[in-house]
Amino acid sequence: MVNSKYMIRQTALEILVRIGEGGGFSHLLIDQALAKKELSIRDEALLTEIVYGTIQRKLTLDYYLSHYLNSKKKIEPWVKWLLYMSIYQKQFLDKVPDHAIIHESVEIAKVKGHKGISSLVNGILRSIQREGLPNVDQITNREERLSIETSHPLWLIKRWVKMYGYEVTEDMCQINLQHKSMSIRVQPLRISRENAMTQLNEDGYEVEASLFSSQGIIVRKGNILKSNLFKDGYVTVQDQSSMLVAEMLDLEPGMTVLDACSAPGGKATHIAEKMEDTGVVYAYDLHEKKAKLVTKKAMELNLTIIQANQADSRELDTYHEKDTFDRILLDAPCSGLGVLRGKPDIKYNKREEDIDKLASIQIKLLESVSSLLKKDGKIIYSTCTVDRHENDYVIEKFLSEHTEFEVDESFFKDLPGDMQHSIGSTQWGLQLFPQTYNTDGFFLTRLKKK
Ligand SMILES: C[S@@+](CC[C@H](N)C(=O)[O-])C[C@H]1O[C@@H](n2cnc3c(N)ncnc32)[C@H](O)[C@@H]1O
Repeated sequence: MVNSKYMIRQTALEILVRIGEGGGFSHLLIDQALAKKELSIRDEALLTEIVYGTIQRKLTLDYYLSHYLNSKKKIEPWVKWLLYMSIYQKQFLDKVPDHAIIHESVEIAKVKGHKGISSLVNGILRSIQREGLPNVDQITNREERLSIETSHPLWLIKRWVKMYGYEVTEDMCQINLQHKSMSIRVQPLRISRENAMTQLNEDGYEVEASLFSSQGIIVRKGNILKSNLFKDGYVTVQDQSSMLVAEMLDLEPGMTVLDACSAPGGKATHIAEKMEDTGVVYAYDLHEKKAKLVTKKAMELNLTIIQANQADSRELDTYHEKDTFDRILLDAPCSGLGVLRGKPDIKYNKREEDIDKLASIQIKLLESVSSLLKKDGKIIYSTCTVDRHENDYVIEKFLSEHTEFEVDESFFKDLPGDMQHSIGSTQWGLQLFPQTYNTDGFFLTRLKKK
């Protein structure tokens, strides 16, 4: 009989190879694998840990492996992934004994390959067990060392150091390797935050109120996806930083609101909740399939005022008159460099030149949707990235060419806690770094039409 740990490692390897071939994102592939297999909570956790951890630390693992692998020797990609994930378990997971890692990796190599490959895997893992792994401290250049130690590409480290300095960059890289608690938002028309927290406490969850939103709860312990509150649409999963958007949009019931880039609907549904489900939220997304997700989410949360449709929001003036909306949200498509903890693949797939292309799309979107805003109306521009070229500089450029808009000066005062004084606060808006409040990296600002 195949033992469950062997099966977990075999599945982890299959997922890693697919990711390596560009065949999918880690979070989606893990979700698919978990949905297909009946695994215990511990096995689910081990599978997730091995896949995420190996992807998250890929550059570090490659550095370690390169000391034991003759660079001229050609090995198949799956063998490399098997070695990466074995070294990851040895170095970063306390509870897995070395002999179990070696034994199972060699078994997988035997079944998937041939005797030569299993001998190579055995030889390398036993040498590492005997001699240990090389120390990254011997890399003298500090940016190169940070790149290897925290597994972020060197171009990204250099870019961040230039924008924010070495210390902020180092903190960001380190936190990107750490666990982040999940956060949820209550649907306040169905349950209060207080009642939801009481119920979750009674069911054994450890929870805490969020500073970011009166609807937000941080889940310190327990799998919320298995709770009845989640299954029945009383709460939804959302990062705390994203919750700030609807909180800061200054909404009232009865308003006419545009969410120009809305899928899968996290913020559109929050907006509808803040409006007590009266008024109208026009929610668009470039992709038909994704626009349908917004409708689905609204139904799950029992919200009725969201009209979700496919559209290119650079051309919304063909659907809506000028001066139509009281509030607009532009949660723009971006490089996603603020969400590397949940989506580690992004750091290896993004290219520096992608950022300029994205910035020009962001400006076009902002120019197009802003023309639909009423006088005295407000617009929030947000992204889940930490790059100035997609954030501050987009706002700076837009305002320099559209003098009828300005940064709403009360935006900063309306921010919760001491956020207006946090390190990412600039004259253009608020850059939340993942390390500041242990959230995703996120940018938002509020503009007013004079
Ligand atoms: C950051 S995501 C939005 C997340 C969403 N606001 C939420 O909270 O769930 C950006 C979305 O913009 C969409 N998008 C990209 N280009 C667009 C365009 N030109 N017009 C409309 N939507 C676009 C993408 O398909 C993606 O779903």
